[in-house]
Amino acid sequence: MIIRKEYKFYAAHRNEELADKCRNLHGHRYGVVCHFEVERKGSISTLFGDFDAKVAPLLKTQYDHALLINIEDPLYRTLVDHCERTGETLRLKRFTRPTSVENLAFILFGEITELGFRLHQLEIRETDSSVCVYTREDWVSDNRHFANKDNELLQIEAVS
Ligand SMILES: Nc1nc2c(c(=O)[nH]1)N=C([C@H](O)[C@H](O)COP(=O)(O)OP(=O)(O)OP(=O)(O)O)CN2
Repeated sequence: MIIRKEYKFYAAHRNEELADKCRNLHGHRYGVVCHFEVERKGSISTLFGDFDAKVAPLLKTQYDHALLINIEDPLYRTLVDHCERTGETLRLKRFTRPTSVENLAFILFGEITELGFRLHQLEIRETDSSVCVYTREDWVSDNRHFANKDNELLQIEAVS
C-alpha cells in the first residue's frame, strides 16, 4: 500500500555546470511528494502525522530558505569566506555535486530513508512545468553509480 504525502520548501540554488540562465543564483518553491510503502496494522497503516513529525522538520531545518550549493562550486568558497569575515551564519545545504533536481532527489531519498521510512517514489517539482519523478530503482542505481565514481576518484588520488 502507498501513502502519498506532500511537502514544500523555498530555496535558492544555481547550476554552475550549465551555460545558461540556470547558472545564475535563483530560487524555487520546491514541491516534494513522498510515496511511502506502508503495511496495514489494524484499521490504519502509518499515522499521517508520523510522517510529518519527521519529514517536515528535516525540510524546515535543512532546506527551507537555504542555499543549495555544490561544495565544488567556486561560489561556495566565497560564501565561506564571507561567513568567516563577517561572523554571519547562512543556511547552506551542501551538495558534493551540482544541485540539479536529479541530485536533490538522490540526497532527499537517502535522508528520508534514514528517518526510518520506506519510499517507493519521490516527486520533486522544481518549476511549474518541471517535475523529477524518482523511483526506488533510480536510487539504487544512483547509489551504485556514485559509489563507482567515488572509487574512481579515490584510485586517481591514490596514483597521483
Ligand atoms: N534535467 C534538468 N534540467 C534542468 C534542471 C535540472 O535540475 N535538471 N534545472 C534547471 C534550472 O534550475 C531551472 O531553474 C529550471 O529551468 P526551466 O524549467 O527551464 O525554467 P522555466 O523558467 O522555463 O520554467 P517554466 O515553469 O517552464 O516557466 C533547468 N533544467
